[in-house]
Amino acid sequence: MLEFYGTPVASRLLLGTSRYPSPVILADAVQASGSDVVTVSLRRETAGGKSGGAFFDLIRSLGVRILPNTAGCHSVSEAVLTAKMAREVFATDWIKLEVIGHHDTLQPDVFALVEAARILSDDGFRVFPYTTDDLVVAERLLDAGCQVLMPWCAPIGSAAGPQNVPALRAMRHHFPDVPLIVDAGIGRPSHACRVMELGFDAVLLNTAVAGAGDPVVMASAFASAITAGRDAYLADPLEPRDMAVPSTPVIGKAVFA
Ligand SMILES: CC(=O)[C@@H](O)[C@H](O)COP(=O)(O)O
Repeated sequence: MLEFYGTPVASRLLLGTSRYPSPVILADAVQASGSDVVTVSLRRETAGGKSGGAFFDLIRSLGVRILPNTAGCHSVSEAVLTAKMAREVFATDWIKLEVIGHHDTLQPDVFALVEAARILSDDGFRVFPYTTDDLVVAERLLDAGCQVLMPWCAPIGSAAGPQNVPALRAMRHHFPDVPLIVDAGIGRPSHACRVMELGFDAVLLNTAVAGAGDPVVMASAFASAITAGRDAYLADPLEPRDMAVPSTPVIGKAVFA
């Protein structure tokens, strides 16, 4: 079974909780997704305009594990402070660490990310860093104490799907024993299936479900796609070939009168 920092998780879909049309739809989507981990921002307004205490109570009532995040933080000090507040509010040492470095693309500031990851790991946090698909940054994050990595596949909220499959493949290849969660940029269930077929351990997504016309049905569609992708990976899929290969071998020759 998949484990994050020694904690087993049943579902390979981690769901964000922002921007749902209403709290009820959020709760129904979480249930339909089968997720047992949801991520929550301490700093953003969320479902149906609810924020702060009322929203956090709703999240606690879902009966799933909470992975607080530092979305909206742009510096080491802001991210570290937000993580410490999240630890108090949600009584967990898990933190999805986001340190945004670029205003337009929301690309992580990987230098600040590594620094914040080290500070938080040293302080006992279990850090889930939102990062790029860069192998050197990944190494630095592991050195800083991270035991899980969360590479993007496209910018947050873009719904663009995997933009650099060779880089994602390389990441899986070079870190075979590290739980790898694709986080951000997934738009369709087929995108999630694709990264799971590459061998990623899980997917975290928000916008594609919250922004769908029917978030509850979409949550369920993502759950199915992620299971299909995982099963396909375990079934050792064929690599694409340049040449045709008959799928029905012909033995001898048919003789027609
Ligand atoms: C909710 C959250 O943590 C996002 O910052 C996350 O990265 C998901 O990205 P998408 O909204 O693109 O799925």
